[in-house]
Amino acid sequence: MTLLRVRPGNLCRAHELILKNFSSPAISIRPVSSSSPAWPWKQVPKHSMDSGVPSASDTQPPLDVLEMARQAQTDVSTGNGADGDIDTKIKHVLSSIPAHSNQALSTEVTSSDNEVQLESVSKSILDKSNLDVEGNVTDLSGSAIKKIKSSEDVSFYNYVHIRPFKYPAYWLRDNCQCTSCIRPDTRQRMVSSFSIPKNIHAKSVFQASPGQINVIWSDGHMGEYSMAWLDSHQMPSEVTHSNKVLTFRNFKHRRQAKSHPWVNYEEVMNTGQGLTLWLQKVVDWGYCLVKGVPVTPEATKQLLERIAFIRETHYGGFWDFTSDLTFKDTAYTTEALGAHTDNTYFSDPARLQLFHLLEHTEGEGGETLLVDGFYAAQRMLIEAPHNVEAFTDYAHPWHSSGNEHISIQPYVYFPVFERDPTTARLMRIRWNNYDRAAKIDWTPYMAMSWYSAARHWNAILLRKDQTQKWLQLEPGTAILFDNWRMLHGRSEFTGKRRMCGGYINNDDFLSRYRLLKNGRENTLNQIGTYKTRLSV
Ligand SMILES: C[N+](C)(C)CCCC[C@H](N)C(=O)O
Ligand SMILES: O=C(O)CCC(=O)C(=O)O
Repeated sequence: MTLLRVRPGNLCRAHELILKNFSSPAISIRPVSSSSPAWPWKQVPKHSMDSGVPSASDTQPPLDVLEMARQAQTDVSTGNGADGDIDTKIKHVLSSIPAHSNQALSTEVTSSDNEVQLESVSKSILDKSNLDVEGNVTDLSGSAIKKIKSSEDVSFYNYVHIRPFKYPAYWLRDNCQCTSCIRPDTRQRMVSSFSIPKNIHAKSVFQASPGQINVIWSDGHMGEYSMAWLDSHQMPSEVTHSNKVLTFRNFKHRRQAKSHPWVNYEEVMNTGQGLTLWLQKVVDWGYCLVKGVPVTPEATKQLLERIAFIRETHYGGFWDFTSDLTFKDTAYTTEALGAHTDNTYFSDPARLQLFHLLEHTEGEGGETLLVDGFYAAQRMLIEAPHNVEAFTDYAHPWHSSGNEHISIQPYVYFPVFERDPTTARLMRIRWNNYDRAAKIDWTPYMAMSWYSAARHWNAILLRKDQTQKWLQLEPGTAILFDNWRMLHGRSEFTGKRRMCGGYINNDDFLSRYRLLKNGRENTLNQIGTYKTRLSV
């Protein structure tokens, strides 16, 4: 019997999945009395329905999506909605679970051997042979899941042992690092990956020189691998997925800091060490001031371009702005702005943002607010972990539609907290209540959970003595901050205020940072490994 389980953290996503595919007009999942669960499968205790605050017991054990689908079918076939097309819906629900997403699928197959690849499980689930003539999903017993008999799987269980590690032969051959397999100039793979014999194996492995291992392959190729590359590419013994609600990388935070991390403009502009120190402080603290910046947009633009090219957006590239509504966004007014991250309406929000106040005359105010989102998220986790779950699991629409010919929206809904599926590590905070659009694909219960979490989050952001840092920017001092971690805002102001700055993309920032920090050789040896992927 194949069980499809959804990790506890994906509970709400499973709901959304079912809802999205079952909430057609023909099928209405109507609110039922709180004595019985709003969801056929979710035993929601009465009190949490009333109080709106999900209780700890709401973090149910892993749910069986297939069982949920079947129960939903039962629910509907008892007259709560249309029947007949429910089977199509079940097939559609299952087809919307990505075949490759291990975190959503873990299979328990009864076939004696375990040489069944995940993709074959989902294929066989959707394979016609598993649907009877009416399209009903038949019992997915082990026999229905075809065992891959081709020689294809041999090399993925045929390892090359290079003490103390082992590597699948086919994978190691496909990733040969010799100069005919990886072009030295472009660093691109030149291996004809799909002409490698399926039963490739190592005929001999030897140390060709200090720090280099060679492999004589059964296809006659002499493979070359540095020990550093082999070391950083050792594979985990299993692909595990954290069941924690949220984890954090190392980061530094000082509550209500009067002093702020800073670097000197000349050192940043003239030395690699100065530039590295600047970026390192942004990684550690979430932001860093630069003192001694010439008070011109030109010098500020050059400072930003020390990192990478500036990200173009509908606001332009390098901006020099004031409160004249040049663009239809409240940033171009004198109004106060609550703590937010920028670009929530982009699928890929800019990672870094720089501000440099060029002048502020005939008026006052316009102080800059900073809130460390990682610290705030940690507070939320300590105080109400179920609120963190609502922020990781309920994805939202966002938009920027002020300018006449613009209505920018991400290609998919994104949650406020985005975490790495393997480690549950918080990777990105997306919070701008001004630009959050109206979400429709949730139940009253889900919405109540999320708004309860949002109220909590807002309260944390407003804690002056715990999370807020206010600083008055001055001409000559620029601030660079991590827009995926730090929220920013400003107090209202009067008078003439001119600010300049720009955005840097995440990938361009991390490319620069890892090369400055680790050097090119180490960086090339660690491409795609956890050492680089999750370092910041
Ligand atoms: C370009 N500049 C930074 C001046 C203003 C951009 C407006 C930012 C927008 N409110 C957002 O949250 O993304
Ligand atoms: O004007 C400021 O100080 C900040 C403006 C702002 O928050 C933004 O542009 O997102």
